[in-house]
Amino acid sequence: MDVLWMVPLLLIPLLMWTSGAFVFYFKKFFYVAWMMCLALLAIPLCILKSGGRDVENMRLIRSLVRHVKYLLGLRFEVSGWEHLQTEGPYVIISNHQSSLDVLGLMEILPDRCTMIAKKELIYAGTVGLICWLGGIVFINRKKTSDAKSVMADAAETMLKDQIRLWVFPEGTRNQNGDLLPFKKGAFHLAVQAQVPIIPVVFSSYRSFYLRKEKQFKSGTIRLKILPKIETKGLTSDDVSDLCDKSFNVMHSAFLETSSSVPQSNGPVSH
Ligand SMILES: CCCCCCCC/C=C\CCCCCCCC(=O)SCCNC(=O)CCNC(=O)[C@H](O)C(C)(C)COP(=O)(O)OP(=O)(O)OC[C@H]1O[C@@H](n2cnc3c(N)ncnc32)[C@H](O)[C@@H]1OP(=O)(O)O
Ligand SMILES: CCCCCCCCCCCCCCCC(=O)OC[C@@H](O)COP(=O)(O)O
Repeated sequence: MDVLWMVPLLLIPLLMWTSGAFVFYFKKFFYVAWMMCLALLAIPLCILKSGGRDVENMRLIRSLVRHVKYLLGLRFEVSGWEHLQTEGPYVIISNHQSSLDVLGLMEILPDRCTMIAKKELIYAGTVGLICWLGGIVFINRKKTSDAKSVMADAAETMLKDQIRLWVFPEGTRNQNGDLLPFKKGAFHLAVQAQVPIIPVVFSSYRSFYLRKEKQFKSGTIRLKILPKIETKGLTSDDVSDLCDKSFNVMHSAFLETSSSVPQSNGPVSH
């Protein structure tokens, strides 16, 4: 019997496993597939509970997503909880590194809080439907005028229905080890609704997750909730300053939290 041909066949997965690429693809695939299954479970529950699109569905979604971090070997260290103890509507802004941000978001998501997202997300199968049921506001990033009017409507809805909104002011995912310049939408939104902004910073994922290098190890993410920034009395003329001010506090918090993230898997190779 010639079984020698099996040696390379076994060697390939073994090499992939040890190189980390196998783990990377496995964890990514598992994450997407598991979220799709959870969403499938959540759809009927949301419909039974609230009959359709409703921000209250986020409570259920939040509780269903909480365990996913353990499955991927991720830990969150949250600081600044007291800054979320603000009554009424506000705008949360945070940096955006990867779809894994959803896990951190669900870790601290306050009640009656939903998100602003690109409209393409609605086509993400069961996850898209759960985003719609959770009251996510979809914008077309390619048509600024449309996005602006959707966000102006959102400012009114926030006040009328006492809703909080989470916006990623970088406007796209970014893993370059720094923050991208902020788009203005989140700040117009907060000024139009005259509600405070609460900045939240996720520490860099680079110590455990590298997309290009195909590396996805266990790791710890620091989530820092920063003091609120008031917008009472501000007008659209103040938006640029508000944007710069928010960027500066988040930028220094990002550099600070990212420089000291504890490693769980030995030394990191750069
Ligand atoms: C149990 C189930 C389990 C299943 C799993 C469940 C998981 C699901 C649950 C939950 C997941 C949720 C995850 C969501 C994640 C999604 C993330 C994303 O999709 S990130 C991409 C989209 N987000 C953004 O893009 C927002 C930020 N962008 C903006 O706010 C932009 O400003 C935007 C789009 C409105 C316009 O973008 P511009 O590229 O044109 O750039 P600009 O410079 O900001 O604006 C141009 C001019 O318009 C003015 N402007 C902007 N907004 C305005 C406004 N609202 N009113 C008036 N003027 C405005 C500005 O001041 C600027 O003018 P001057 O240069 O200053 O003169
Ligand atoms: C049939 C279609 C299959 C699609 C499977 C999607 C399942 C994903 C599960 C994870 C759910 C998390 C959703 C997070 C959304 C997200 O983080 O989107 C990225 C965009 O903000 C930025 O995109 P871009 O600016 O285009 O890089």
